[in-house]
Amino acid sequence: MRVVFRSGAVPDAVPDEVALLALCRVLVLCDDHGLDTARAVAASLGDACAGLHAGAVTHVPVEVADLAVEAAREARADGCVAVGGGSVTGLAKAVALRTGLPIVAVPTTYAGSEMTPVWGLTEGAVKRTGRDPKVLPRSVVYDPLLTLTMPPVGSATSGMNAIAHAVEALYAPDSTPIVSLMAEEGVRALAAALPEIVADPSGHDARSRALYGAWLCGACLGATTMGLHHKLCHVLGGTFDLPHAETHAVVLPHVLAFNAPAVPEALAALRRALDVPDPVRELHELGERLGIPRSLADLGLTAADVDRAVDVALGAPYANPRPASADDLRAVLHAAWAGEPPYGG
Ligand SMILES: NC(=O)c1ccc[n+]([C@@H]2O[C@H](COP(=O)([O-])OP(=O)(O)OC[C@H]3O[C@@H](n4cnc5c(N)ncnc54)[C@H](O)[C@@H]3O)[C@@H](O)[C@H]2O)c1
Ligand SMILES: O=C(O)CCC(=O)CC(=O)O
Repeated sequence: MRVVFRSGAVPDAVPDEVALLALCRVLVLCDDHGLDTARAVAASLGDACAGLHAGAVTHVPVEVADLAVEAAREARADGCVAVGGGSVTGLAKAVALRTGLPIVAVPTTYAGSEMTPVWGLTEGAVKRTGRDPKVLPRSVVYDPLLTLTMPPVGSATSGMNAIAHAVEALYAPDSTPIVSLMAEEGVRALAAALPEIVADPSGHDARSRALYGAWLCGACLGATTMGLHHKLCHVLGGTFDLPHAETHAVVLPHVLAFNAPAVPEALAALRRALDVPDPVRELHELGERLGIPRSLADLGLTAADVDRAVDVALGAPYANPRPASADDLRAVLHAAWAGEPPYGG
C-alpha cells in the first residue's frame, strides 16, 4: 500500500496515485457531504475519471452496494477513488469485493477503514463483516485540510472510534509488539489532539496529529482481530441504526472496564499513552471533556432494545480476552445505555 500524507495533497496527488496504479477509468465515490471535494478530484483526473457516484450510506446497505457496483460496470471503471469517511470507503470496498477493482482512498474522517482489508455490509438489519485482501486500498491520500470541516463533536467521536481500534488491538489474540507500539502511539496522538480540535476546530497542527493517530489506529484494526467492543458496536449500528462513531465513543469505556481484569499489558500501554493511572476512568472523562454523547439512550436506543442487542450479539462468535455471558453483555450494555460511570464511581 502507498500512503501520501500532506496538507493540500488533494486533489493534485490523486491523479498521480491513479497513474501509478496504471488506472485509466476510475469511478469517484462520495456521499452528499463530500460532493464538492469529489468534484474537484474528478476534475483533476481529467480523462481518467469515468464518472462520479454520490450514493454512500452508513453501514453499506446491500441495495446501496448493488447500485454502486452497477455504476462501476456501466462506467466500465477499472478502479474506484473513495472520497469521504468510513461510509464512502466502505462502499468502495463493497464494489471491490464484487468486482476486484482497486481502490484509491481519500479519507475525510478518523474512522481508519482505508487502512484495513475489512469490509462490512448490512442486510435485513444485520451487519456482516469479513476480511478480503482485495478490498484493502492500494493507495491512500491523507490530507488534514479535508478534516477541517468536521464539527467539534463529530471530530471527537470519530477520534474515539479510532482510539477504540487501538484499544482492542492491544488485547487482540493476534496482536504483536509492533502493533502494540502503533496502538499506543495512535492513542497518545489522538488523546492529545482531540481536546485541541474541540477548542479550535480550525487548528491545522492538531488536525494533522489526529489524522496521523487515525492512520496508526486504522492500521492496528487492519492487522488484528477485534473483540467485544467492535462486536457490540456492529450490532448497535447494523440492527438499531445507531450512529457509528458516537456509538463507539459511548461504549468504549464500558467494554474496557469489563475487559480490564483480563488485560494488564493493554492497560499498562494505555496508562503510558494517556499519562494517567486509570485508563477506563480517563476515557470516560475524556468523553465528558470533549462534549460527546454520554449514553446509548441519548443516541436513541430504548431500554427494551438492550435485551435484543444481547441476543443478536450472542448469535455470532467474536474474539475477546474475557468470556462474556448474556448477563455480562446485558450489564455492559445497560451501563452504556444509562450513561453510568463505567468504573462504578
Ligand atoms: N471496514 C473498516 O475497517 C471500517 C473501519 C472504521 C469504520 N468503518 C465503517 O465506516 C462507517 C462510519 O464511518 P465514519 O465514522 O467515517 O462516518 P461517515 O463516513 O458515515 O461520516 C459521518 C458523517 O460525517 C460526514 N463527513 C464525512 N467527512 C466529513 C468532513 N470532513 N467534514 C464534515 N462532515 C464529514 C459524512 O457525510 C456523514 O454525514 C461505518 O459504516 C463503519 O462500520 C469501517
Ligand atoms: O463495518 C465495517 O466495515 C467493519 C467495521 C469495523 O470492523 C470497524 C468499525 O466498526 O469501526
